[in-house]
Amino acid sequence: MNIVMTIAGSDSSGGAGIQADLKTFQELGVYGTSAITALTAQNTLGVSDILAASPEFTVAQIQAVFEDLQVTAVKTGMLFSAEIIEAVTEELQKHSVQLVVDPVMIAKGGASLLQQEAIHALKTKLLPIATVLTPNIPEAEEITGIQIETVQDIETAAKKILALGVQCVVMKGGHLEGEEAVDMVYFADGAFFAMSSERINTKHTHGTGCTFSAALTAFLGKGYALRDAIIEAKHFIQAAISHPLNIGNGHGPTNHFAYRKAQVKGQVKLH
Ligand SMILES: Nc1ncnc2c1ncn2[C@@H]1O[C@H](COP(=O)(O)OP(=O)(O)OP(=O)(O)O)[C@@H](O)[C@H]1O
Ligand SMILES: Cc1ncc(CO)c(N)n1
Repeated sequence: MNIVMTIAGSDSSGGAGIQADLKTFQELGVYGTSAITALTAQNTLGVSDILAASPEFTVAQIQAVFEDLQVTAVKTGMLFSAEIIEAVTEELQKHSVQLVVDPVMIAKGGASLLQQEAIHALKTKLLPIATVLTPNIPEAEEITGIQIETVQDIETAAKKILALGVQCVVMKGGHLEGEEAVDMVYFADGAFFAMSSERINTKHTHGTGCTFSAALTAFLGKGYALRDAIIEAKHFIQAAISHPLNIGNGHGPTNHFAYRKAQVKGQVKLH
């Protein structure tokens, strides 16, 4: 059995965070484990409260799992504070795992899921040990200090992120305009490709980033090569966004069930 882990915050409404990750793992046939960094009281309209775990308790969860189970791939989502980032990094350094870092910063409703002073720890501690970073455009801007408006800006920012020590960066284009949702993928060895899919006109995009990075982690856990895992994760999120569940009064969740039933072949074009 392939065992993977998510280190992230809980979303009480089930569309993002730990819940989205575990649903995605289940759908992709890997065994999901978790370390919860924070509880959020949240629904499709926004976040109303946050209760963070201590760094020590976050690490205790990771240790309990690793002592007993052979985890091969890990993702991080909401990490909330510099102290949690530092503790998680120190613990993960002890293990040989593929690490997907989704640098979650702000929820769709505007709530801050990462304290401003934690960005430095993210850049200097966690990124150097990451296999792949999956920022959206505002997150890439925050990490690099570059205002991203053009494709050239995306490339400049990606190179700046690779210089921090991460092996690969997926610059997610969900926040850009255009008929296609384009993600650009840069590797430390200079390799590059872009993936595009039809942009779905929907407000139900709660947890898209969590779901994409969880799918990527699941495929890595199943032994896919990094490039193939990224492409298949894009198929997973495209299916999940294309078949909305239409629940909630705000930004509803994506549909984690869709991938196994949907015709995903040909939905993602490579450039
Ligand atoms: N409307 C859409 N149609 C098709 N694909 C989309 C759409 N919105 C986002 N995506 C895709 O979903 C994935 C996640 O991208 P996005 O930029 O939305 O992440 P995010 O902002 O981190 O999400 P989150 O809201 O969870 O923080 C990317 O592969 C992106 O291209
Ligand atoms: C717990 C949590 N993690 C991540 C996100 C980002 O989508 C969210 N809204 N909530």
